[in-house]
Amino acid sequence: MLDGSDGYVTEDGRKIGAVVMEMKNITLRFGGVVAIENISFDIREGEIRAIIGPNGAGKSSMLNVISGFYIPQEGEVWFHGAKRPPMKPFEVARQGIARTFQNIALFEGMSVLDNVMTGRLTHMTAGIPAQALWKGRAEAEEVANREVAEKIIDFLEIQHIRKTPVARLPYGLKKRVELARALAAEPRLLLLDEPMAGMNVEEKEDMCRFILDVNDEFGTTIALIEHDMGVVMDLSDRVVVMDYGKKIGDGTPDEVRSNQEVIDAYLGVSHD
Ligand SMILES: Nc1ncnc2c1ncn2[C@@H]1O[C@H](COP(=O)(O)OP(=O)(O)OP(=O)(O)O)[C@@H](O)[C@H]1O
Repeated sequence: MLDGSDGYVTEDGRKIGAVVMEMKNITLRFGGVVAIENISFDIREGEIRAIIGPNGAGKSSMLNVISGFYIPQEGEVWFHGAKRPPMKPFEVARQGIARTFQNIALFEGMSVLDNVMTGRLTHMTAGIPAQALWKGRAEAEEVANREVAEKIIDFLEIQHIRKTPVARLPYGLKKRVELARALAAEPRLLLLDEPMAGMNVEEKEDMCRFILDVNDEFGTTIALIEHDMGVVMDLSDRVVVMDYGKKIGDGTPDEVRSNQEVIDAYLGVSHD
């Protein structure tokens, strides 16, 4: 239940903190197509926040605005109490926002460990000149980055494939490696674009467990797009519902489940 600006307590007793991200009156157009029309919502510290809606509703566009891939024509993005100026994706990443993609975007020829290490790039301060001049510092940084990567690999139970080239992995494991790479950045906000898409029931159950564990163990705030309503209702604390670029619902899973506009636009039809 919402209890003012400091946060709220979930039904299962988890404490959700203050607002960390605020999207204010966001409008995004592609030529004549209005992908997002005047949408506002917030994300609170420690929350699992879902964005749902039919195909083409504007969900991925919204995630792309949060991660800096798209700059909206109108509206403001606030992160940790500061209005964000237009930024490049790598600058957004440096602020502590990491993401996974709808279609897996890994380096297929590289090992799992090396892919996870690329998630540490935003934390690497020693550039090539510094590495040449201060070899010790670069080595110490490399060791520290490796430790974080190995910790994440253990956490997501992919130690047995750490040396395996990604191309050789089944789909469900590739999705888990993508999650590992995003987590290696130690994000304050983790964005997941359809983390269960294309998975079988067992893979979905595993992914759900890992998402909950990440939220619980690391306290990571998570925003996710997902079409599987069972998953959304089980995982999320609050849900934003989009349709044709507009926000048609926002609230707890129970609240959106009983919202007639949401039922008519989305929940009343099958989404598999
Ligand atoms: N780069 C782009 N250029 C032009 N139009 C785009 C672009 N990206 C998205 N759109 C359009 O914006 C609208 C919203 O698309 P978006 O991909 O955000 O929806 P979505 O809810 O994520 O859909 P899905 O569930 O199918 O992934 C659609 O009409 C889409 O065609």
